[in-house]
Amino acid sequence: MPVSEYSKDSGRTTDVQTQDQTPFDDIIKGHPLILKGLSDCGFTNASPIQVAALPTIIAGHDTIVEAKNGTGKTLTFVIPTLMRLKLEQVNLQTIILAPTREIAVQIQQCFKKVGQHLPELKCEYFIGGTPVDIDKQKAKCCQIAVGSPGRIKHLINEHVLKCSEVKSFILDEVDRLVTDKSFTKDVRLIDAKLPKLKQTIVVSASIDKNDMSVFDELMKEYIVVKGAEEDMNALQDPSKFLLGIKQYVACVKAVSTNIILLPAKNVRLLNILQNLPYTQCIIFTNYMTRVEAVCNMLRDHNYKADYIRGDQDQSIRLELVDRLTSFKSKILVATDLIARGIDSSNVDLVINMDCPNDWATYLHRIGRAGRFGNKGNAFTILDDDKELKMFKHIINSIESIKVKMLPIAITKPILEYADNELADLNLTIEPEISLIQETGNNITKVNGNNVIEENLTKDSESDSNLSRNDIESNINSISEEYQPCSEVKSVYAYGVSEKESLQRLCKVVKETEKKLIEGNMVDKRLLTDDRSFVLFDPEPFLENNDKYPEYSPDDLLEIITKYDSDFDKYEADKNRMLKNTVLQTVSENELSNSNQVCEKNDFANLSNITDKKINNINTNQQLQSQHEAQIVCEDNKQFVNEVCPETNFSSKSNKSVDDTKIDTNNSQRLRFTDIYSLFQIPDFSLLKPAQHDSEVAHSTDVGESDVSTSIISENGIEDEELLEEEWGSEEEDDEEESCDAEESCDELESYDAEESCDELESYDAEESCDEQESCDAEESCDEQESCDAEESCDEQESCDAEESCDEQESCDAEESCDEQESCDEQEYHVKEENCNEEQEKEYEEEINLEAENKIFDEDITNKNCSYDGHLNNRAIYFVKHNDKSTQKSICNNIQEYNIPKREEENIENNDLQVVDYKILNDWYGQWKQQMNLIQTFVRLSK
Ligand SMILES: Nc1ncnc2c1ncn2[C@@H]1O[C@H](COP(=O)(O)OP(=O)(O)OP(=O)(O)O)[C@@H](O)[C@H]1O
Repeated sequence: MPVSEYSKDSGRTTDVQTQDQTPFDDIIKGHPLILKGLSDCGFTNASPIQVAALPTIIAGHDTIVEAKNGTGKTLTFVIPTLMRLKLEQVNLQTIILAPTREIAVQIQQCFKKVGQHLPELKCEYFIGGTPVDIDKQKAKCCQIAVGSPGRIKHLINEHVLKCSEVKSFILDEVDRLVTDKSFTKDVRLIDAKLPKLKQTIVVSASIDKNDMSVFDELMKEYIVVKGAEEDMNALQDPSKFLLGIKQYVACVKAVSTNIILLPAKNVRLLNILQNLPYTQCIIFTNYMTRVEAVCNMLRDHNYKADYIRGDQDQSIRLELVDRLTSFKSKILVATDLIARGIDSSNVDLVINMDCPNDWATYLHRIGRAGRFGNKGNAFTILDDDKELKMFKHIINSIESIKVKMLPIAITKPILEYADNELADLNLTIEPEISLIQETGNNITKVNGNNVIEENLTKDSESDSNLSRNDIESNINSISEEYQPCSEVKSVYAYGVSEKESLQRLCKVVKETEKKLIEGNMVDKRLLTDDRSFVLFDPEPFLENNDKYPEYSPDDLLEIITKYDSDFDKYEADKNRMLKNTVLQTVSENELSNSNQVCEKNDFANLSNITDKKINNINTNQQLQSQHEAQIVCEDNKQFVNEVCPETNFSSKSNKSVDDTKIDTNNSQRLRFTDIYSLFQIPDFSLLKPAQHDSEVAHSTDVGESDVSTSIISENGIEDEELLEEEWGSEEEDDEEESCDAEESCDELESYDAEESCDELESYDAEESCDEQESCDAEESCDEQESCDAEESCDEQESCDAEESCDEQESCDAEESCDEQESCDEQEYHVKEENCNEEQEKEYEEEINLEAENKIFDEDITNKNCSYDGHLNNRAIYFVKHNDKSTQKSICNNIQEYNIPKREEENIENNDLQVVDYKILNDWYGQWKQQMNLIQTFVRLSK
């Protein structure tokens, strides 16, 4: 049994030292076995918070325990729980909730250690990402259950964990549990199932005054026990920051995209690591996708580094935490997954690669160093503009602290800098931020998300039934972190990677929508039409504006918001697209023609089936160009019918299906069409499917490539209850990553991502199923009707089914056929029969462009790159960056087509991108899951 690293050391800060030493024997009477356990663990003297909290808790009071990170809060509830345990009874007596699985496991380990001399002790953890069956076995004989809210709730609902004898209910990291919406409902639900007569203990290092009302719900009368008395300031309010942690900010020059920012931050990171002695280091980033990139970068520089994030297998996650706590890994790159609770006594350096999303996250992150009075250093690497402002804003909202600025050039070991050699960070908040905070106009600054660059106010006129003033006043009334507003019309994410951007988008949209719905703020059309995302790369336009004067940011925004500003056209395009979703089963000479019309439900299963089918098709044929790319499906009819099982596809076609040839490009097209039909993205209708070969299309390096990504989508929402239930079920399984996307992800990564999709990524199908089942049990009949058990077990299926319904409602099969007949073979898009002159003109332009693009395509197809279409005459192009000469010639081509040419050096920086539609499709699949839920709610609400 490892002895506490801290047991014999007196050189610790007063955060953990009492004036007179207080041995545990003085506090704990009549429990020799527990005392023996404590002593074996090296716990002899109680820390200040233990001295303060233990008597109160042992006396049975409901208690709020608030003390700095790493000061020993865990023992404040572990010891009393063990003391009051009726060991002779095997029933459940205590439930402990924690917001992450890793914390839950750590708490359980603490119980095991301290209670090592209590042979009858049965303490188990119950967390998502592990088989429920095993949990059910464990639950049969369990006195203390520690777990994440989702799994605990599930087991209670299943009557596996029986609550009638529970005497104490403990919430660790309570602020997270009661403020993160993915937990609150579960926490309340669990609380409601527990006996009224019980002791409730809530614990955290970051309790916000605003959360106190929630505690009133959980506890009738309670005692608040706070931090170390030595550290009280005049207001008797203990500082939240550890005395042993020196805080620094290291700035890099602000640029408009993360693509450029990240390398600069990496340099800064290396610089810090080279100039500072440290034992163990945790590097935090807001972005789930970035942890691996940073880790690899460090490994490239011969640092021994691991990375941990929410989408890893749970066993791997636990193993990684174990490697950290057992000092096997020197550097761990992480998301906020381990920002809280994780205790590794040797961590003395924390580096934030981005501005944390809120003060609590910052506090907890840097609290991973300086455990139990240790000394440590915390660095936050920020751009010198937005991130720096955000950081100031964050820490100012806690208290006045001293943060030092690291010089741009570090000329000697950091610790050799005298205090006066380093400037203090000027913590004055510039008015801009508070202004934005007040108006809620800019979601970026509100949530500190630097991926989502900004929202657009200029096209905020909406076609909503609500006036803009109404909306604004509604919005201003929301005083929460995410401030949804009608101005959040367009969010474009770029830099980092497609996946990350998308995750972030998902989070922000999800959060925004939730707020909108919860606050009953908007009519549906705001949600449906006011939000747009565009797939494109804005970097050259934004970054090198002087070089590309023809693309001003305004110009760019106009591109993005075109459909927002012209609602009628948007509607028309949307309808046209929905009705005429094109499945191009092209033959060699008909690449650009829209040959067949398929209803939206035809595409419902495309993603999965097409992929499977394509794999079955001759995968050995690595075809080099679209002309060579014909793979004749042996039984095309069967294939098509398999692809579109819901409709008799062949009967809708004006040509014989037997004549249809399926090629790899077509496969791409199927996916592509699938994507835009799923997301109803008008602008995708202007994007011509990629004409690249399969190798390019399935390039695997895209995951790490930096690319700008946005999407146009539309939705409508209602039915708050069901919505929350569904989302809750997605989130519960990986609650911690909701910070990623993700909370930043946000949204989206720091909801974790971030969150956002982080939860989806780590989303456990089994858990989801269980969750849904329990949802069914809990929810009303209406909801149950809508949540068919079978559907809910397979979310994808559920989505497909829902879509099919939607489609059937909105699309008439006969109409589709008519439209198909009216198609001109030369047309790029299937046009509606009754298109007016203006549309025709536009349409001709498209055809012309198409002709140009075709030549262009042919050019680039042979050069191993892809041109993905045009948007308002602007190119969408993604080019594989494996061959410099190819890139050069592509750039020349790009110039010929009046598309801004990129600088050669930028190409080397992976500036040109590959979009892998398969990967995109997967991400969009996740997006789709959420969107479909929303659509279902809308349908239900009608
Ligand atoms: N009385 C004690 N004597 C020696 N070591 C202790 C004592 N109490 C706690 N510790 C050690 O201090 C470290 C931090 O404790 P703990 O994890 O409970 O802190 P915490 O306040 O819950 O931190 P966080 O807020 O970050 O979760 C642990 O390694 C624990 O073993």
